[in-house]
Amino acid sequence: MAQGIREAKQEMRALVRAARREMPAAAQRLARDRLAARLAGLVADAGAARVSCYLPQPGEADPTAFISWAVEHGVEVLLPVSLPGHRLDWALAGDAGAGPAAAPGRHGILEPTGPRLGGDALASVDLALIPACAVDAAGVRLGWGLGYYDRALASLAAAAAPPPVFAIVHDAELVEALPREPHDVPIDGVVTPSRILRFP
Ligand SMILES: Nc1nc2c(c(=O)[nH]1)N(C=O)[C@@H](CNc1ccc(C(=O)N[C@@H](CCC(=O)O)C(=O)O)cc1)CN2
Ligand SMILES: Nc1ncnc2c1ncn2[C@@H]1O[C@H](COP(=O)(O)OP(=O)(O)OP(=O)(O)O)[C@@H](O)[C@H]1O
Repeated sequence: MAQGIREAKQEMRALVRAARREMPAAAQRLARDRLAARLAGLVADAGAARVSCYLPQPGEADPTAFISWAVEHGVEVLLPVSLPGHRLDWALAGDAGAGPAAAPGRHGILEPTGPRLGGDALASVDLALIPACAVDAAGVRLGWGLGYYDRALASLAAAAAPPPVFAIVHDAELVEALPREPHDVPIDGVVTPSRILRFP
């Protein structure tokens, strides 16, 4: 049973990986700009002064236009740093002092170079915006299988007042149903270039 779920997850990851590779650059840019508008609206509605987000891998839903908007408008943005043991640390966007604001980290993904805030910093945001491979209509999130965000969300759920968690994905990555294991933490909503969906 558990083996069947693992295989189903791997199949979905392969489908999304392939679709991301096929996505034309112009469509990526359009999605990035539409995401920025949606995310800015969500942050304004939530009155969030501090959020988490991420620097994208190629093909992934691209929140960089949103991050620029947020930093310009005084919204603090925490970005993930991958640690050994598939744990996350956090640092502020645009807080690298005199050096470059970001440099490639553990998985070749750009990471912020400013002071590290510690793994618990995620609990200090007003709204957690996180990457995903896919999300389903019931709020199940699929990642890339290393458990970085499963772990981070599990410890977030134990915080005194955990913030709402929204994943950011391309429209085609919001699917009807995903395989789920007990450790998969349900999320509160999803943001795509064309919509914001809140789960009950
Ligand atoms: N932009 C971004 N940063 C992130 C994550 C993420 O999903 N996206 N993470 C989330 O955990 C953590 C890093 N974990 C990662 C785990 C697996 C792969 C990886 O190689 N993924 C795919 C390729 C993705 C693609 O083609 O779009 C793979 O398995 O081949 C990357 C990062 C922290 N930072
Ligand atoms: N709370 C947790 N503590 C420790 N290990 C965990 C926890 N949650 C998940 N894991 C482990 O992380 C691995 C990846 O799980 P899964 O395949 O569900 O990842 P995922 O949904 O792709 O999520 P992520 O985005 O976090 O990588 C599994 O081996 C799982 O046992």
